[in-house]
Amino acid sequence: MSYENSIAFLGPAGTYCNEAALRFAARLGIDDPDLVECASFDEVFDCVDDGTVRFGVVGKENSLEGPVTATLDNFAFRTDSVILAEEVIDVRHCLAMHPEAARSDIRRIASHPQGIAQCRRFLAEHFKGVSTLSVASTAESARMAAGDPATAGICNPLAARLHGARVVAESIQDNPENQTAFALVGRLVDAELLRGSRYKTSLALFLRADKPGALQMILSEFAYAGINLTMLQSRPTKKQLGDYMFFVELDGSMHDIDVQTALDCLRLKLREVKVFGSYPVE
Ligand SMILES: O=C(O)C(=O)C[C@]1(C(=O)O)C=C[C@@H](O)C=C1
Repeated sequence: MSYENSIAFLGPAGTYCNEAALRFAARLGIDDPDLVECASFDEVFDCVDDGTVRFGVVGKENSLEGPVTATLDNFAFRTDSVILAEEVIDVRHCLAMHPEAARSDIRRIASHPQGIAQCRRFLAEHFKGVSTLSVASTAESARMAAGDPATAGICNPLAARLHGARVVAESIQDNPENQTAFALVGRLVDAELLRGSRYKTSLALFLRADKPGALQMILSEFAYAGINLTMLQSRPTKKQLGDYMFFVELDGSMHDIDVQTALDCLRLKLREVKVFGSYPVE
């Protein structure tokens, strides 16, 4: 395996993450990427952090379900790797079954938790009372369906084909426009590798103390600087009950003067401002 061209992704083959990894490889000019399959987004981060691979791909945000919390928590609490780029993938789930099974054979429906959540209406309408099973990825559910007539999977039609399952319903997600944004993760030395005309910046803000107006103060700094926020999410700091921090995504780069001004002001007032990266948006 060549470190230079290595990209870790959530496996097995046929995940949406796999599709995103191939798109990032094309943007990086890597014709023949060394793709490394991981069992979770945590494992993707570990591979980048310990130098097993140069790049990793993780889910960042879904249009129906919002931010991918496992990814945000890694950026806030575990990794010092950064976001190098973002890629948005159209997510069109199918229902996949064992090639010889009938619909009446299905006893459980497996998928990544996001896949199950994105098809709630379809499941309520067609599989009321059938249990769901969370597995590591959508492609993993295709692999299970191919090997077990009692299990159906929710996955990319490509995954069904790759793993030998039969597609019995297409585009079953609750919203036809379902999309997931993936992040290319890497080390700071590669931060300038991909460039674009439009940038986004992702960061975590940790308060010194929980007090009235803390969130308003944060929002005011961005408003004074004329910065548009594209995502705001509060998450537990994991220290004690009721202790929260904020994730923010904004239009612009940390090298823009207005973003720098807002972040400098926030650094004076907050315990920590952790920037996960400024990256081009395609
Ligand atoms: O399981 C996959 O195929 C993934 O790439 C993961 C993931 C996610 O993390 O949200 C990606 C896209 C879909 O939203 C469902 C699952």
